[in-house]
Amino acid sequence: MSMRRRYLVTGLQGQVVQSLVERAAARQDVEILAVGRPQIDLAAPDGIVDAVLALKPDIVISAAAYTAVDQAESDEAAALTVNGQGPAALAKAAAMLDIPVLQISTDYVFDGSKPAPYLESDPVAPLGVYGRSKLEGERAVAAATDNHAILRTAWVYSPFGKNFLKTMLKLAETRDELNVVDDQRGNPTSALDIADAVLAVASNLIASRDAALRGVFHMTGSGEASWAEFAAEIFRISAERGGPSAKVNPIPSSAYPTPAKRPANSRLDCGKLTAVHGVTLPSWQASTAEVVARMLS
Ligand SMILES: NC(=O)C1=CN([C@@H]2O[C@H](COP(=O)(O)OP(=O)(O)OC[C@H]3O[C@@H](n4cnc5c(N)ncnc54)[C@H](OP(=O)(O)O)[C@@H]3O)[C@@H](O)[C@H]2O)C=CC1
Ligand SMILES: Cc1cn([C@H]2C[C@H](O)[C@@H](COP(=O)(O)OP(=O)(O)O[C@H]3O[C@@H](C)C(=O)[C@@H](O)[C@H]3O)O2)c(=O)[nH]c1=O
Ligand SMILES: [Mg+2]
Repeated sequence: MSMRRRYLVTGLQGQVVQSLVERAAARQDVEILAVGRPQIDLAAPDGIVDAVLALKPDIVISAAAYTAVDQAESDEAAALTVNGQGPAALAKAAAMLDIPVLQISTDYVFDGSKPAPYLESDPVAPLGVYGRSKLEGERAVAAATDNHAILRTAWVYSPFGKNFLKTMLKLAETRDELNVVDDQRGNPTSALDIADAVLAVASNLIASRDAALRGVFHMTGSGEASWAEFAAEIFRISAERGGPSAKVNPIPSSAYPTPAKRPANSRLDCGKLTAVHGVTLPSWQASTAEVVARMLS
């Protein structure tokens, strides 16, 4: 008889949780329990421990978050509760159940001043409220249990939820040209690739108590781009398939004012994830082509 593992993932409609549901549907060995509001409300952390204990999962994947980067600047208390205290409660419950917890985190914990891709050992210094709140989440999870992996990803896009790729395609329906910042560089990452990587890391954590499998790991798509380059590639693929496209005018961040400051360099070095977990995500161009094709079909 095969054992079906139960993976609790927080959130319902989010990009990563939806991608996990889709990827795990093809497998017999994993059942995704997507749990969101009202069962688990990260803004009301008091009820979280009991909710997790009642579900008795084999692992907790903390994917839900307050992800509105600009809105967080004027909503700090909510962002800190959802991204800090929420994961703290999830990790506390995981510790009580003696199961691993996998925390999804972000490139925005860095200030972007490093002239090379960031390593897990590099100092963190978030520029805004969102990054600071996600860093609180990392620290709270690590403080609650050693049995954790913190997976920092970045620039997530997918057929689900709200993201830059979908915004670009939507804007191109009514616009011939778009101004897009060209002085922020990062690693565009498909949530579907994140789901595959998360499933691999989760099974490694369930299979082994080895401390080397635990800690912080960077986990992004392979290759790098500026937002303007990412947009141009989205439109190149879309146009090739008869979908919407626009001319991309590269602009400096100073010409696109936003409440939150973003890191100029968001690139993450993912060598540790490859070395320790045997996981490498596909190139962002290959995955962008897949997601654009799916959006147009
Ligand atoms: N998006 C990105 O570019 C990046 C994301 N990350 C991190 O990756 C993770 C997944 O992000 P992504 O899938 O894009 O997120 P989305 O923005 O697509 O979705 C957010 C999810 O969080 C849930 N959520 C928000 N507030 C609460 C709350 N109070 N209680 C319970 N659930 C709540 C939403 O619930 P509902 O389903 O009910 O709407 C939704 O499922 C997050 O931890 C994020 O910080 C890291 C780097 C980049
Ligand atoms: C829509 C638009 C955006 N931009 C810029 C603004 C910003 O610098 C960049 C991306 O816009 P977004 O609003 O998608 O960026 P943002 O919400 O900051 O994306 C971030 O989300 C959080 C959750 C993360 O963890 C990060 O890794 C990152 O993905 O593009 C333009 O230059 N032109 C445009 O027309
Ligand atoms: Mg956004």
